[in-house]
Amino acid sequence: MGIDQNDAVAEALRRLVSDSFATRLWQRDASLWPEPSPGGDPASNTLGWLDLPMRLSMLGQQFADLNSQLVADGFTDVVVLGMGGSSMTPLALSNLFEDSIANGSSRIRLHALDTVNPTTVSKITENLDLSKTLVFVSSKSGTTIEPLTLESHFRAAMESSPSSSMNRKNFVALTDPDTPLSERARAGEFGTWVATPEDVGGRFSALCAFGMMPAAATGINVRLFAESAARMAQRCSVDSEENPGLALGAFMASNALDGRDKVTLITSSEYSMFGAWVDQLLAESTGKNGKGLIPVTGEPVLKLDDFDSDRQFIVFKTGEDTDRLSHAIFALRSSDHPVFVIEPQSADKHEIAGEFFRWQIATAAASSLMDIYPFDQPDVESAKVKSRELLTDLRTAIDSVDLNEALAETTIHRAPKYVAITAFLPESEELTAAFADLRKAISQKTGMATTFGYGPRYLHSTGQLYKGGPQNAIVLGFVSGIYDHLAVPDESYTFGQLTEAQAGGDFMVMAEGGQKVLPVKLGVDPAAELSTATQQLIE
Ligand SMILES: O=P(O)(O)OC[C@H]1O[C@H](O)[C@H](O)[C@@H](O)[C@@H]1O
Repeated sequence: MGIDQNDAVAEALRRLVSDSFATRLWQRDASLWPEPSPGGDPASNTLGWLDLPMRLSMLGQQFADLNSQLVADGFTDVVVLGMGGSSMTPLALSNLFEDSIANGSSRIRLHALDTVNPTTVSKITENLDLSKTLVFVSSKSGTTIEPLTLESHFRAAMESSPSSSMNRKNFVALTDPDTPLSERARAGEFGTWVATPEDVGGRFSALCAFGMMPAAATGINVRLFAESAARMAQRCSVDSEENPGLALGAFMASNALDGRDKVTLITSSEYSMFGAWVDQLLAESTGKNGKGLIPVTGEPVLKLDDFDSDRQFIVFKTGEDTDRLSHAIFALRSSDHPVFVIEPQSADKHEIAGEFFRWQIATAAASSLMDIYPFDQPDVESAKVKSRELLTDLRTAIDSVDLNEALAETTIHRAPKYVAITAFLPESEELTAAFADLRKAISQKTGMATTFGYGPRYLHSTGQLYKGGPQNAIVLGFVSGIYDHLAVPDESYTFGQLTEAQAGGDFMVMAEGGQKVLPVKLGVDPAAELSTATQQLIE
């Protein structure tokens, strides 16, 4: 591990150690943070995640035969319907273990569906043999609109599929013991229900059933996760400057307090969705009351000149392109940017479990140093309320601006402002690449950092930060002018209308809160439109 021992970082780390942060954290000492926002869960109800590494080997045993049973029962695919904390870990793992899943060693593919975009929903449904698909309905609260509407969709699709009669055993519920979803599970609507721990919040739930059961279903070795997580928990439990969670937390907080609040994570490509996982953890935990760490992940490769002095860098040095990462570390350090290097103990991908835990400890520690309560998300609800209102009046259209105008307006700004790109569009490699080019062009022209997230995924992640954190973002909010007409069963609206209402609701709330929001409507070929505009920006 390497850390730029500038004075402030060293001092912050010493403070955590001398204040016995680690001991007090394990003793569940709520005085480490300020009080939650009104209605937020108190710390005493939210620290159950500290026990998860030690419980993981038991969970591994519980799920040890799951994959072979599913294979024997003829299943070929697992789909997780969930948002934020309930889907981020399966999403990161499906990306990271893609090769072993694709080469057939597990014989079950893993898909995390965290969108209501009608094009994506239709596409994934068409590509699956539903009779051979196990559907996880994953929701801690059991009330989140996306997994519930998607569940209705999959139940209806199974009923109408000629090859399959609807089967309860195809549906698994992951939810807390006392939720509307668990009630339906008790009433027999699901083949399996696993009760999730009530004292573990969504973004801290990677190592419980939300993350681990879909992983086990797809053949990923949870026993190896348990070993990695237990090792990291051990190292993170001591009041010492060697504690890897405290070191990372001190680095992030002291740099942010020094004006470097853009936490830029550089990883090799197979860890790109781990970046999205970090987005949720940092943004929802710290982005509130006008403060926050701003995670910049999945950023295209930039030149040193394109980084302003609002940046701090964390390089996750493992995976396929460690040479590129070593080069980046050297170059960034040579130009006096603060760099923290994380090097997992081995290159084995199962080390990711320990990394989940390191980042959770680091987030708890950084929040304490920044005087932020990390276990609530007070501003997520406001956008949900507004989108429900919009769903009752479907005539309200989003006022959009022309793409070139929006970019012209964006590029007059400079750091420490940043550009938050949100896209309520069907996720694809081509589109993600087009947005990456746009991000690069913006940073090259202005020196501003950019963030990027598909909607509604970001609503359950960076959305909290955009609404509750520093009000210095320029939000480019992309929507489609043409959403497919895919009905939500038993509702008066379609998935397209739901998507539009979620976008419109969030844009309104962000603008009311003080962010500069520029909604842009794209047509049939969004990637091509973006490429043309990016080209014009460069010229
Ligand atoms: O698991 P659920 O209750 O469905 O919640 C899913 C997500 O919803 C909200 O947006 C919260 O801000 C997230 O922290 C949470 O992970």
